[in-house]
Amino acid sequence: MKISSKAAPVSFQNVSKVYGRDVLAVDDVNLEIEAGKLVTLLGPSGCGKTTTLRMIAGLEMATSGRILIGDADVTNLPATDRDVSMVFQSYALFPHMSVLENVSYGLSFSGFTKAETRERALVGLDLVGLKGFDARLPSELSGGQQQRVAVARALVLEPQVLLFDEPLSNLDAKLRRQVREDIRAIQKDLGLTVVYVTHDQEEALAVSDEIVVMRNAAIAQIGTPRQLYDAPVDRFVADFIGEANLLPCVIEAVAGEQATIAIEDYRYDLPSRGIPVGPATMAVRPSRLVIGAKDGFHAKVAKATYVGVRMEYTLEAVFGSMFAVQDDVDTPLEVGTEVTVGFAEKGPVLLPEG
Ligand SMILES: Nc1ncnc2c1ncn2[C@@H]1O[C@H](COP(=O)(O)OP(=O)(O)OP(=O)(O)O)[C@@H](O)[C@H]1O
Repeated sequence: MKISSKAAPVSFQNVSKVYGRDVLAVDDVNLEIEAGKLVTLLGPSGCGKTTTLRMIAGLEMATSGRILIGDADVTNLPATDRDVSMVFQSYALFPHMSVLENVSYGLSFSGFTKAETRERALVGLDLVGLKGFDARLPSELSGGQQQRVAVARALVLEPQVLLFDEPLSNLDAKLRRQVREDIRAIQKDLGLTVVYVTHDQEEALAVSDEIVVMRNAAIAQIGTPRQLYDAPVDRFVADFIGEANLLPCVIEAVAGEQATIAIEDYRYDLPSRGIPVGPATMAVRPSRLVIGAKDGFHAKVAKATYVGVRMEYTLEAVFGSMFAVQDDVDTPLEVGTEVTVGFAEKGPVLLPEG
């Protein structure tokens, strides 16, 4: 027996959700989630991530718009009639049932015989690395193991879509990395469609095929982790995904899609993104500032911190301060050193005003 996948795509068409009279939790969202992909919904507290996830599950009903799973319009289907499973941050295991009984629970309502249910549940436990734990009670497991049981319980139902609501929040940092890697490995292996809610940008970057960044009930940007990191559309996304320095600059010239910016005597060409000649703002990642470049602008080391794997610097330039990192930990720069700072390839990106 093998757990297989009936992975289906999910489509949101102009979906809105209003709670009560006037809390607009999700505002006219359009979203296509491909079958077999892991897509995270990422954003600050209250931006509408959980509501979006719960509308896929049927735990909340859309106020307007359409939701499709595969070819089926599920907009008005109750949760029990949707082929979707959800893993919650609290695990939600039954404390008085064994691990095997917990994983079997949903199966016993799905028309499987007793023997099939047992076999399937054992395969599920094996998949999440809990072979041999079937007779234990949840209280006899660590937090990470309990969350694996919750994952197994959802997996064995072979849902069209598997939903995760901040599944790692109750785990400590080390376990979080381990469990997120396990979830990603299983998702890839079985080709599952997974929608995953988190407010942790590093977690989102690590596990996702695509990230949907949400702000104020709407989508701020959708893209692969790399697209979001390298080319955020605005300040909000630049700031929310990874660290970014926002630097003032002047666009001297625009030729076609390319702009030339000037900082002091330093000139740098980059995509113009439709932004006209004049004062502008760029976002640049700490690792893409090159300290000691041949060409660049002037800055002074204001702070130098050794954090083991790298050096972290605060640099002061005439237009303000920047945060930079360097892999060279053996010959650190002294505070007060005058340096020339340039941009690495794929360094800064221009941001629209506002
Ligand atoms: N049952 C509810 N009744 C009324 N308002 C609600 C309800 N659930 C959520 N909201 C509101 O809808 C908005 C979106 O909430 P949602 O839980 O979807 O956000 P979130 O991004 O998941 O936030 P968090 O990360 O804090 O869980 C918030 O303003 C929230 O207060």
